[in-house]
Amino acid sequence: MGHKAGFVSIIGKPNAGKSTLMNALVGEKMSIITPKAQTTRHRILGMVNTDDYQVVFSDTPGIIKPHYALHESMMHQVQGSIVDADLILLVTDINEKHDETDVMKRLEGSQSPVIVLINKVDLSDADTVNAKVAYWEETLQPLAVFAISALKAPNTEELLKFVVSYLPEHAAYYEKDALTDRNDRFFASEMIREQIFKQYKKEIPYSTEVVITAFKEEENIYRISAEIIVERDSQKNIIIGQGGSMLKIVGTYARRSMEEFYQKKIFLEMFVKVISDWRSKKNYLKKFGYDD
Ligand SMILES: Nc1nc2c(ncn2[C@@H]2O[C@H](COP(=O)(O)OP(=O)(O)OP(=O)(O)O)[C@@H](O)[C@H]2O)c(=O)[nH]1
Repeated sequence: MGHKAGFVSIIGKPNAGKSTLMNALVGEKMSIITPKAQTTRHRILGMVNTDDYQVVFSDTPGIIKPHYALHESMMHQVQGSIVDADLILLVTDINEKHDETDVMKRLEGSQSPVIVLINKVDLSDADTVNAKVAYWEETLQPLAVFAISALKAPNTEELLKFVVSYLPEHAAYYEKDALTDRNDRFFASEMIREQIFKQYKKEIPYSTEVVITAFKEEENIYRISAEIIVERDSQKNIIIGQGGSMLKIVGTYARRSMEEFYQKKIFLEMFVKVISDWRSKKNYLKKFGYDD
């Protein structure tokens, strides 16, 4: 048997557990995870390499109806990832109450085989799981339906084996020691964004973008400067907090994540900038990397 390689797209509604699964599969924290929906904005690749195969997983933004140009770009990334996929992992929350028509619509016209992963079974019971398995087998006629807990017991070995068995024989697409297609700057901005999602309520996380303006690698320390972009002055005040208290919290936690991720000391400075309605402006979206 020759070397196998292929692209596997992880898709599903916001908050279903796509990023949690991707990180479990890759064994590294590639994607930020927060309890809020729509955390993932970019398609992120994460690779699993052995001598015999290379699986290129693609974590995608949760499928929603677009309200902003930003959402449109996010949904283009999902669509691109579905088209490119050798295999699709559809992640669905066992306790999903809303319907999944938006997800099903995205799959229309796709030729790629689908595996359904019913996630968060740790929050459910056997009867519900069995009923959901039956529902998905009938609705999509997928290759398989797995009931998993990406958080508690991802059982990645069994899933990985199954995934690899459906991949074509192909040479590796990326270097065999690569873990992701993203660079250090990208992860730095994601670690700040993760804290913004965790520390602020309501619209703030969704109105915020993070841009790394400097990333200097010195022998013992990385010096990172970032701009936190918001849409209005009132949001700028909330981000900063009384006497800078909130920004300090964000900076402290983000710095700790970075120190663990890069295994370096980190100096982090952040500035808050207002760009009104950036989420609806194509030129800014392009500048922030949402042009695919
Ligand atoms: N109990 C439980 N919680 C889970 C499980 N998997 C994920 N979660 C939680 O669900 C929330 C969302 O997880 P994510 O992995 O960020 O979900 P996502 O699908 O990537 O979300 P978006 O970025 O919004 O598309 C987080 O709080 C996770 O800890 C699971 O198996 N069990």
